[in-house]
Amino acid sequence: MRAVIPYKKENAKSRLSTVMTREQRETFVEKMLLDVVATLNEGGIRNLDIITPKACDVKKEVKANIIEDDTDLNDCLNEYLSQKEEPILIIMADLPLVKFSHIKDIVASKADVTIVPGKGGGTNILFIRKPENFRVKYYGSSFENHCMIAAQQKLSIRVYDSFLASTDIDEPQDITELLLHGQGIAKDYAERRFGKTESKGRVKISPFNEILMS
Ligand SMILES: Nc1nc2c(ncn2[C@@H]2O[C@H](COP(=O)(O)OP(=O)(O)OP(=O)(O)O)[C@@H](O)[C@H]2O)c(=O)[nH]1
Ligand SMILES: C[C@H](OP(=O)(O)O)C(=O)O
Repeated sequence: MRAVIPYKKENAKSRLSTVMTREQRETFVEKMLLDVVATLNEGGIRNLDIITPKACDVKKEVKANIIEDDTDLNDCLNEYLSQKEEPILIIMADLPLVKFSHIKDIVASKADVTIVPGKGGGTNILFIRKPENFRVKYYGSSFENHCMIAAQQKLSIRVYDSFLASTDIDEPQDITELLLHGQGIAKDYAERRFGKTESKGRVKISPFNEILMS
């Protein structure tokens, strides 16, 4: 099997722009990528590709094969899948809460397609046993899209149920989950910029002043 991480650094995480500058978002997405790569490496996944529009945006120390492709997320992944004959794990770069135990469970799945839903209808991880004929359709209701694509091809589906693996970091409230449950360098980065506060029975982030000024 191989794992692939689609990654775009330029102006990443625009939904965090109310709490982070562009430069901070680009640094943050890089930290999250490094956490995901470390998790995969920890579990001995050595066959790792990163598909990115700009190869120079991936740090040299990242142990992965870098594929430069400036087509959009769906086009670059569909081109990638069409060339593969071994099981492929597609894992997003914004999943710093994923642990190797999740990856181990997912790749041990007997189903043809294992889907880890993301919040709000997204797809955080897809494990596809026979990728040649599978096509992805991210954005919008991609969880439903991927279930439908698998069903149309009469492939068996497993939906992997995990709070941490389903928590992608898209919006300010997601940073709260990172502060509460994270362990890696993305959490350290967030901790230098945000505190936690309680309001109306919920924990929220409270940006330190420097973020608002920089
Ligand atoms: N190769 C590639 N990866 C992408 C592209 N767009 C997003 N990604 C990656 O796909 C994953 C999910 O993307 P999003 O959650 O939409 O992240 P984002 O585009 O940085 O965030 P927003 O600007 O808030 O939509 C992340 O790993 C991104 O780095 C793209 O055009 N090409
Ligand atoms: C790429 C997209 O990510 P989201 O916008 O849901 O984080 C998806 O999962 O379809």
